Amino acid sequence: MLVTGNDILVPARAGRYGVPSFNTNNMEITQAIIHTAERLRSPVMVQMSEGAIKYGGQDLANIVKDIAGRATIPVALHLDHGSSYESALKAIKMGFTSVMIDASHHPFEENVRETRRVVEAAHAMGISVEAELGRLGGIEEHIVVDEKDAFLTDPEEAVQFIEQTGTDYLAIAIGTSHGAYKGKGRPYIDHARIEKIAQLTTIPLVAHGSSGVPAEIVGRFRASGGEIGDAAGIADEDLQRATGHGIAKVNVDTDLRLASTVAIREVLQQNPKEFDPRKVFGPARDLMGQIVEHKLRVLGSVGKA
Ligand SMILES: O=C(COP(=O)(O)O)NO
Ligand code: NA
Ligand SMILES: [Zn+2]
Repeated sequence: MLVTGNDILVPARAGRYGVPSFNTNNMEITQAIIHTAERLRSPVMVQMSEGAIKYGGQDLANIVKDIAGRATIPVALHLDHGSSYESALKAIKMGFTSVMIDASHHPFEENVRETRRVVEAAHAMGISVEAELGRLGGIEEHIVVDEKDAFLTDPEEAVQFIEQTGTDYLAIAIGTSHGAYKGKGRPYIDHARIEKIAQLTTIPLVAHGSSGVPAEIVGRFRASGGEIGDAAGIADEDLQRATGHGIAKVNVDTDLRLASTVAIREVLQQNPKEFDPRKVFGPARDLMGQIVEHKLRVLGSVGKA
């Protein structure tokens, strides 16, 4: 059933498990996410970026809402990285049940103002809100302290921000970053910072940039003709530790992008005569389902629905 982000994330924080929020751009990705979560009796969030809305529009949103609505597990449709008040309201009009307003690149006061505007409007319509404080960016362990503090989330500021905005959940900068190249080798996750923020707050916390970029998938990507540098993602143990301390929503996009592309490359390379799209997109759906299953197990949401 289609529910709000709070319906999924408040129990997750209380239960000290994480729920993945996967980006979608088409039917097969959406099916891999929701059907796998249903099979494992796990809540799940499906998110669309503004780019996905540009690419698939109401057609794609309706596919997500229809599959979610018929599923026997709780599913939220979330706007990922909403860049403005208008964008957030447009998503709500499209039927999204959770929206992010990402004003983290603005100074604190402006981030508060932007976020509060969205919170007031979204709450009036029963929709949950995600905001962000601190700026995502990989950190290397050699970074000197003040530089690190420059963009990782300050625990005291997080308390103020939550009080002044009323946001339902908060994305915090803790060392993760978007994409396949999260920093040289395994990203350094500032667990002390997560634990401090978790002690001072009660709302669900969000980790962006949480693809694991599994070496096996990267190897298959190269072997099937793909070109990729020394990609690396967040370690499963880091995710598991973080979900024990307030992290309830875990954003994953790159892992599904890599898996779908690997499957498609392998099919086309191994079957040059193939031109039935079902024989190309079907295996992509299957491999993405394996990635979804792994993440659900790592985050501990299996059986929670
Ligand atoms: O944070 C993400 C996705 O991060 P990844 O690139 O690590 O999948 N989306 O908002
Ligand atoms: Na988001
Ligand atoms: Zn993100």
